[in-house]
Amino acid sequence: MERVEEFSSAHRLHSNQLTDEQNVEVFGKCNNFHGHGHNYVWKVKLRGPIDPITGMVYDLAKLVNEMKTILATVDHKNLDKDVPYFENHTSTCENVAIYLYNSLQAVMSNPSVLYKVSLAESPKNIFSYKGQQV
Ligand SMILES: Nc1nc2c(c(=O)[nH]1)N=C([C@H](O)[C@H](O)COP(=O)(O)OP(=O)(O)OP(=O)(O)O)CN2
Ligand SMILES: [Zn+2]
Repeated sequence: MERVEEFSSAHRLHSNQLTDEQNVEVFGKCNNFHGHGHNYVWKVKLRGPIDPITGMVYDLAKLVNEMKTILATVDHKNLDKDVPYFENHTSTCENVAIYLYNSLQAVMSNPSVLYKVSLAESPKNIFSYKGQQV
């Protein structure tokens, strides 16, 4: 099963492990000092057995509430300034997808069915994450 939510955030691609010159060289326009924004599309895919009593893999209403608690940390925020995780992680879509996956996994009542998170920062740029492959 899947659920899709959207959020808008500002960010700047900048690594504190690079010099200012190196940041411009690596990130180009995305390193502009005052940053830029995206309307992100966040897709969560769950996979698991159907409960014989409820007929559900997972209670969708519960998932929506759990996703909304994570959305509250990023929607209409500056990822680099408002979300502590990005103090030492560059706010690439890869890292935002990992942040969303790990944050959702931590609040789900049954995280074992969390299969994959996909994040689109534009219609052309989509990144997916399935959690740490152990
Ligand atoms: N590996 C990654 N590369 C880049 C990322 C990223 O998250 N991971 N992100 C960016 C910037 O966020 C940039 O803002 C991406 O937006 P943009 O280039 O405008 O998006 P499009 O590719 O859709 O724009 P077009 O110019 O229409 O192709 C850059 N790199
Ligand atoms: Zn960007």
